[in-house]
Amino acid sequence: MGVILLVLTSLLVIFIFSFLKVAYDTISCYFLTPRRIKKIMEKQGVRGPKPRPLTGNILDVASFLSKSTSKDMDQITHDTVSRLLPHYVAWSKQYGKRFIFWNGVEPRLCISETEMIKELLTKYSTKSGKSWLQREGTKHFIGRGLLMANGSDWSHQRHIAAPSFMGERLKSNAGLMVECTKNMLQSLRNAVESGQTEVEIGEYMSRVTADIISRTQFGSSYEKGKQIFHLLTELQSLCHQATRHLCLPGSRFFPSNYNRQIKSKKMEVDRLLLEIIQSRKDCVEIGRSSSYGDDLLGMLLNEMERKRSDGFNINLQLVMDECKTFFFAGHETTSLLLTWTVMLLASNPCWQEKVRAEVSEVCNGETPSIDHLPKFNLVSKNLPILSKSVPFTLNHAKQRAIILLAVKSMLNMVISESLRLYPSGTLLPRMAFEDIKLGDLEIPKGLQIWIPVLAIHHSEELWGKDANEFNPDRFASKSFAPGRHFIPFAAGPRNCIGQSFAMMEAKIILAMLISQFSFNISDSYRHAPVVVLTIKPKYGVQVYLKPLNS
Ligand code: HEM
Repeated sequence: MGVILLVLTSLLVIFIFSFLKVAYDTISCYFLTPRRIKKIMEKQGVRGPKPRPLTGNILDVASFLSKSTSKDMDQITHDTVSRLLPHYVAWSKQYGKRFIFWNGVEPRLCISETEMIKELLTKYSTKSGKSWLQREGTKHFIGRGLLMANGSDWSHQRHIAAPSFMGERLKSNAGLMVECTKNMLQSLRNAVESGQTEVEIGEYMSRVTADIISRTQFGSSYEKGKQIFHLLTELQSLCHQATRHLCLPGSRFFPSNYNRQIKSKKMEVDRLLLEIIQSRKDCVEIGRSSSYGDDLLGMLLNEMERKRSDGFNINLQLVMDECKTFFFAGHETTSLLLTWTVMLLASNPCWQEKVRAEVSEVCNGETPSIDHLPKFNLVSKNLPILSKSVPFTLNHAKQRAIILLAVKSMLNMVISESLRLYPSGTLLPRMAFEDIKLGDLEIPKGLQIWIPVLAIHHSEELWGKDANEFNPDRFASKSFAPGRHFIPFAAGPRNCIGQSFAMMEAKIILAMLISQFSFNISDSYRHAPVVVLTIKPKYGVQVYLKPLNS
């Protein structure tokens, strides 16, 4: 009897202790820390809109956005900041370049001074990262994959994945990229031959980029991965909506309709990924192949079998999370870059012609192939083509000048301008994990910092009066500062790991498309960019297509 009483008393003490700890953590997370941060920032003169209890300024942001995106844009213009970041426009006017607003109980400091941004992304790359709210909001979508990893886990995961996107491994993907693009062009040709003159190009771009990432990194095809992409898109949208409820304490445990749908779709994606992983393992087990391969999936599986001395081990869940991360990050962003670029070229026929002429010059009128690829980095109108086969006879300074000018090929310039006007993400979020000093500001631990990429890319102060116009020439004539005011791939150690992969892919697809088809924007195209995590054309991009050799 005495023993039972002792056990019960101990359990009660443990329960009360745990309850008090959870209560304290909740109060600290939802009230004490945010209030402390608010005071520290107010002392430094940083202010912002008044937050409401628990929801902060979420409802204000939602109301701004629902008004600004309620209609399509009148014409194809690119001044999208007031449409996609209306709250930024209103609050930066009222409170200045730095202001603070509240995503639920999470304070967010918005900064647009480019020196500060550079400092944050480079100097403080290890002292900042992804916040609890971001990680919780995407937990069932991409889990703890590289995009959402922090600290030493991030650096291990980055180290494992990086070789797949560098040097010879990267170049070895070009053949498959050309192959997949040929299939996409054939489907376009079939569509035209069957009498269809207008296509929604986004669908084709989505499919070809999905095919490329599946084949190059997972040894699967789009057909096999189709369901995964479909489910990931649905999960992305559900998680985006569910994040809004996360500001309510304990909301993630409510058996809401959202949570139920998210869980069932996540289980389905995991099941499909397990099939791909298992089939790769089976190949080794039955002796059909001697290793897991050197693509991303192969490297992850090799890593899973290794027992590391530093205690970082990849388990099956992390392999699946990385697969989801790369399926998602490696597909949608590039697909959107291509879709927006086609929209820009279809509504600017003069630039379309210039790029077509350059492609034809570089490829000598042949269909673009892997061999032509390096030349798109190294040519510009009226400049000699620089390749390894052309011996340098100029002095070092002239060589450098020519190379600097030459990297700005028409195709590169158009892609850069497209990334400037329509970067995949409107903002880059970072959370300070320690107290840091950013410029003249003391940033307390726990403050989320918000870089409004879209607004920086459209700033007249940084880009000039024509900041909202499509003018690829700006990348030839003006010195722009990557890492400061041109940050479509972020910057610093935590920049986009797939940047070179994406640029190579975009150049191959655009060069091949433009050499085989001419395209004009369709009368049915409605210009209505919207943000669903990334900037998307709400109704797709419809173009009239004409094969060039018929
Ligand atoms: C036009 C295409 C692309 C754009 C504009 C883009 C943009 C970005 C940006 C802005 C980030 C930083 C996000 C943040 O820290 O919040 C990022 C990170 C990342 N991107 Fe990309 N991306 C593109 C293509 C790709 C491709 C093709 C892949 C993979 C094949 C990829 C994989 C990733 C991954 C895994 C990260 C996380 C890196 C880390 O945290 O260390 N991206 N990307």
